[in-house]
Amino acid sequence: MCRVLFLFLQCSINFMFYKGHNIVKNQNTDLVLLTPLQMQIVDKAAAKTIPVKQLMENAGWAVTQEILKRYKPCSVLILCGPGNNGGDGYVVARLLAKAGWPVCVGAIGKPKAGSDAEYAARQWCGKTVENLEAYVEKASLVVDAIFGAGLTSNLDCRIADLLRKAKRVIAVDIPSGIDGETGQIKGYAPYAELTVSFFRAKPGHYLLPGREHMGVLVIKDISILTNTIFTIDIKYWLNEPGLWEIPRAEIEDYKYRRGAVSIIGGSQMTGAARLSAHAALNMGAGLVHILPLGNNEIYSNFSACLIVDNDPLEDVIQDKRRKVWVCGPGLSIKEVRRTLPILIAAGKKVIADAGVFQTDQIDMLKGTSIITPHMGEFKRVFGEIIEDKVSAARQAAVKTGAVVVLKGADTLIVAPDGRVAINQHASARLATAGSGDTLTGIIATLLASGMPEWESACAAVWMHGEAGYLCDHSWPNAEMLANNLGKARDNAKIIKKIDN
Ligand SMILES: NC(=O)C1=CN([C@@H]2O[C@H](COP(=O)(O)OP(=O)(O)OC[C@H]3O[C@@H](n4cnc5c(N)ncnc54)[C@H](O)[C@@H]3O)[C@@H](O)[C@H]2O)[C@@H](O)CC1
Ligand SMILES: Nc1ncnc2c1ncn2[C@@H]1O[C@H](COP(=O)(O)OP(=O)(O)O)[C@@H](O)[C@H]1O
Ligand SMILES: [K+]
Repeated sequence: MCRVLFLFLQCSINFMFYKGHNIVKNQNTDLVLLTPLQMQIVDKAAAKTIPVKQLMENAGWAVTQEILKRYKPCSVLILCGPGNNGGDGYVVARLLAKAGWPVCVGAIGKPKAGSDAEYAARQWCGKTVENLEAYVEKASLVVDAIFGAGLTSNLDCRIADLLRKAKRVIAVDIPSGIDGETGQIKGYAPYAELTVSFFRAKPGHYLLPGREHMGVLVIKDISILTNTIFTIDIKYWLNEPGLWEIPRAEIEDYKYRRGAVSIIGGSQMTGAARLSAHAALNMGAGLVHILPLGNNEIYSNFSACLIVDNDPLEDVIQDKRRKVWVCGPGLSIKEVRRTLPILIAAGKKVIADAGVFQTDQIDMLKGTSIITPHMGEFKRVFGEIIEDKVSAARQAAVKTGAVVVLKGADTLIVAPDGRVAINQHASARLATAGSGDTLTGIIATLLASGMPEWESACAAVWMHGEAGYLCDHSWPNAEMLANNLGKARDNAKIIKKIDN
């Protein structure tokens, strides 16, 4: 009990330290991700001030610098496609050869006559080889400049077979075969050990399975002006601090202003609601209530900091100060049906999780604020994914009117207006029972503190990931337990990292 109180006080103190306002900084352009189509628009806009030949030279130079930084001179085969990605490849070939490296080029397709890529190809005076299979096997490094943003269909089998033979691959812009918007593999894609892209990353760099193919991802400035972004309707961001800002404790705060979190406690599976409550307490929520649907004793004995409701839900919801409710962790479908409609009808901000995803009744979720399914739960409710998971999550957000947190190693946070944040800040050790309940408690606390829905969900997913990393650090050899996620949360450290 003392420890919990200590943690509670520690959290409060941490919150007291950091003043400021809840300003959403979606305009942080560093975190913007551009779809291949948007990148084309940016390229066109940039070409008005800098010739494409120069952009290509900058791109090739950027890739060359990253190679020189990381590798000792060795035999390199540069595979150049017919488009501008290939054009970048010819520049890399010329610059690496100039640096004294043994380089040869393998041309896959011919650049269009008069194109910028053709110009770059003509500048290449070194060796161009024909028997690509043999050269790919021999080369110490293969630079994949076959297709970048312009890949339109599945990779040709011959190209796939060639890339399969490469020992070590460096990708220009993105490994050939990965869809820059969805991260899906079109036929085949190599596993690069280094990927150098330009100006801004694309969603496909961070979405799985594409992310696994990037190796080290480096985004280089090639002199495209930042303001070219402002003409575009941005829909994708990388989920990192700067996309959102968490509200800090103000001198005039009191517990309800800090935010009250209320949780429906199941009668049978009581651990889930307790984990959500534990996370909310450790996050520094102003108040945390559990409304038990039975088994009151187990909740009452849980923590001195937790308030257990004795009155029925119909009475408790009259309290206007208790705006944010968690419904789902540890609940049976019967318990969900008994409580969720009441909360929605009362106009509460509901975070719906776990137990609410036991049926395919989408209508039941309409009116909730945030839903947090993992992929299995998502499919149960919304059906199989036909196109890609971002499109599916967007449709689900529109259908329900809720922010969709599609959990996984690349958690998506999708708003009904189409905004998508992609989270890569998470340790695989988060994959443990109860970890999702912990996330729900964190989201609830941020929502209750006044952050908007999408921003609360984004910040919570990132902080949950950070807690996972802290667990990795604190208990590197131990099994990960969800309640350790609460214990490992060191708000001071996390907030310091957010501020940096
Ligand atoms: N446009 C610009 O200003 C800049 C573009 N850059 C580079 O340009 C790349 C994009 O260039 P592009 O738009 O020319 O696209 P790509 O170079 O990726 O490829 C487009 C070409 O490949 C063909 N193609 C597409 N899919 C194919 C498939 N499955 N099988 C066979 N052929 C296929 C297309 O018909 C087209 O000829 C970026 O990835 C980046 O590397 C950089 O040079 C920086 C500046
Ligand atoms: N491989 C992984 N890498 C990073 N995070 C993961 C991975 N697998 C699961 N997670 C995260 O762990 C949490 C698991 O949630 P969930 O499956 O709902 O667990 P539970 O229902 O047991 O609480 C989610 O936040 C998810 O994003
Ligand atoms: K490529």
